[in-house]
Amino acid sequence: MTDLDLIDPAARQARPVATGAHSALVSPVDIEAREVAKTFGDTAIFDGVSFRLARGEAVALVGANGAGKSTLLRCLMGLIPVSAGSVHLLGEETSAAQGTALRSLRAQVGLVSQKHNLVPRLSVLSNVVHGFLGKSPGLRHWSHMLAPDASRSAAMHALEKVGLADFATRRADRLSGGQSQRVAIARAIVSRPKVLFADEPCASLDPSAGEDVMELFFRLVKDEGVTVVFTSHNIEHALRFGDRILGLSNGKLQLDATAASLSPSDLRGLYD
Ligand SMILES: Nc1ncnc2c1ncn2[C@@H]1O[C@H](COP(=O)(O)OP(=O)(O)OP(=O)(O)O)[C@@H](O)[C@H]1O
Repeated sequence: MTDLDLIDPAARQARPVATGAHSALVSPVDIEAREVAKTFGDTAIFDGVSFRLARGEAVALVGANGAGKSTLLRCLMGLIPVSAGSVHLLGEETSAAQGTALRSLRAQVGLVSQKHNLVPRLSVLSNVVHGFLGKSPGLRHWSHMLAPDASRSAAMHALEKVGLADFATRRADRLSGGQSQRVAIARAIVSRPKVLFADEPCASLDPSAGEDVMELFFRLVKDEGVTVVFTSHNIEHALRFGDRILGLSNGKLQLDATAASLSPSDLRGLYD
């Protein structure tokens, strides 16, 4: 594989490449981290982190509290700069992307966070329409009443997919935690992103609601062939929903293996 494969989207589509843990996999690379390091001030969080993620892979990022999972996720998304190395996301080097290229990149990426971050006083439908703000910032995608018909109907369709079409006109602050997280998923998928990041998507939910949210999230993304990177403290979820596991510990990527090749005790070692 050449650098061009990573940088030129047309080349990525046309040329098969293999990833680290999936050497037999023939698929474009959606995310590549090369020798990534991150420091905050004088504190090194991790360094030498390298991996490639293929289109359609679901990757669980695991590690103890403070290992740097959320920080790595933010580096991969280009929300914070890396301190050394580089990240290519959908063929663009995130630190180099600016202006239109950066907007286009953001439009192809979705995020589901621990906290759903819905706008409480707005309707569920408006909150889902906000999923278009990355693609088309401005007032038109702030309220469903101002939104173009196509965006509004896509938002309704996304709500149907998460089983909340009947809640479209309800204020977001009248929902349960599980319902709110399902709306956040609808918001993340409405613009049909190629890559989805999820930072402990069920951390704030009780075990039953958390299970429902994970099942729903992965059913939707698997149907669409979306590449997913999610963080989790739940070893069972990581192994069940991840095709591949990346483990951070002591500032290094200590584990990069297929979920099928790992047992829960392999992951528990990361928490010692
Ligand atoms: N903006 C920041 N400025 C300074 N330090 C930060 C910043 N963001 C994170 N850190 C530090 O980086 C380290 C890694 O934090 P991070 O949130 O990435 O870990 P994590 O593995 O996601 O943890 P958890 O499982 O508890 O969510 C922590 O020590 C944290 O205090």
